[in-house]
Amino acid sequence: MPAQILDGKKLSNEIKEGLKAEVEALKAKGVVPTIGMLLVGDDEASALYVGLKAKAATAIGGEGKTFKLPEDVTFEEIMELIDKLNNDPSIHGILVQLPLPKHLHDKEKAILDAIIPEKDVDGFHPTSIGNLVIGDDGFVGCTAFACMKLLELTGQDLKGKHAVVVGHSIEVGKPVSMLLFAKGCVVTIVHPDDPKLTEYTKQGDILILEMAKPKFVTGDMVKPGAIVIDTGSNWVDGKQVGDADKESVEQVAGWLSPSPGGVGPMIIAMLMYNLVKAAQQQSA
Ligand SMILES: Nc1nc(=O)c2c([nH]1)NC[C@@H]1CN(c3ccc(C(=O)N[C@@H](CCC(=O)O)C(=O)O)cc3)C=[N+]21
Repeated sequence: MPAQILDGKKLSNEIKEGLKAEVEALKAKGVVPTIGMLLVGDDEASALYVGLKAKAATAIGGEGKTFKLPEDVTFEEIMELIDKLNNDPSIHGILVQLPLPKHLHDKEKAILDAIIPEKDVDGFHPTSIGNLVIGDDGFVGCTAFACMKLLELTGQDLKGKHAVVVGHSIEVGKPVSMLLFAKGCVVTIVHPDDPKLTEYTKQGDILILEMAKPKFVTGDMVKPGAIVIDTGSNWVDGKQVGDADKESVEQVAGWLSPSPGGVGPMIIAMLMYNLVKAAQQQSA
C-alpha cells in the first residue's frame, strides 16, 4: 500500500484560518500583528518565499512589511535597520531571509543575534534555541515546528519511536531533534554525508530529511511503514524537488510529507503562529 501523503498545504490553511480569530481580538485592541522582513539581494527563491510570507500575514488579517535591500548593503546598514525595527512598537516580528549574500556570510550570526528575542519569530536567536533546549516557552523555529505538526497529523504515538534526523542545522536538524526527544523519541542525528547513512536511515520509524540533496533518499533507504518528513527544497531545472525520491519512497513509507506540498506551506503557517504569539505577548 502506498504511503499516506501528509498534506501540508491543507493543514497550513487550517492553521492560518484558526489564527484569524486571534488576530481579530488583537485588532479590537488596536494591534495589527506585523512582521518586518529583510530581503537582501536578488535571490529568486528568497523573493518567492518572502512574498508568500507577506501574503500569509495579510491573509490572517495582519501585515507583512518587506525591506528590500541591495546585494551590496553593508553590515552596518542592516544592523541599523534591525535596531530600528527592534524599537518600533508597530513591528512584532523580525525576520532576515536567508541565505544572505556571500560578503555577509561571516556576519550572519551577528545579524541574527541582533534581533531582540521578543521579536524572534524565526526562532534562530540563541535565547530561542536555549529555551527550546531547556524546555521553556519561546519561539520554536518554523521548519522544526512544521515537522512536529506534520507528525501529529499521522495520529501516531511518538513515544519510544526511533527518529533519525539527517541534517543538523540550527534551522531544522538541531531544534527538531530536541522536540522529538521531548516527545519521548529515541533520536539519532546523522550528517548527510555519513558513509553509513543508509544503515541509519533504515532504522528510522521517523525519518526527517534536511540534506539539500535532490531526490537522494530512495525507497531502499527507508524502513517499511516509516513516517518520512522531507524538508528538502531543492531547485532542479526551475522546479522544486525534495531530498526524497518521492516515487520510490512512497512505495515503502507509511506516511510521506512531500516536497513541494508538505513542510514548505507549514513553515509559513508556523511563522504566522509565532507572529500572532509575539503580538499577543507584546500587547499583553
Ligand atoms: N530567515 C529565514 N526563515 C525561513 O523560514 C527561511 C529562510 N530564512 N530561508 C529559506 C527557507 C526556506 N523557506 C521556505 C518557505 C516556504 C516554502 C513553501 O511554501 N514552499 C511550497 C512551494 C511554494 C511555491 O512554489 O509556491 C511547498 O513546498 O509546497 C518553502 C521554503 C523558508 N526559509
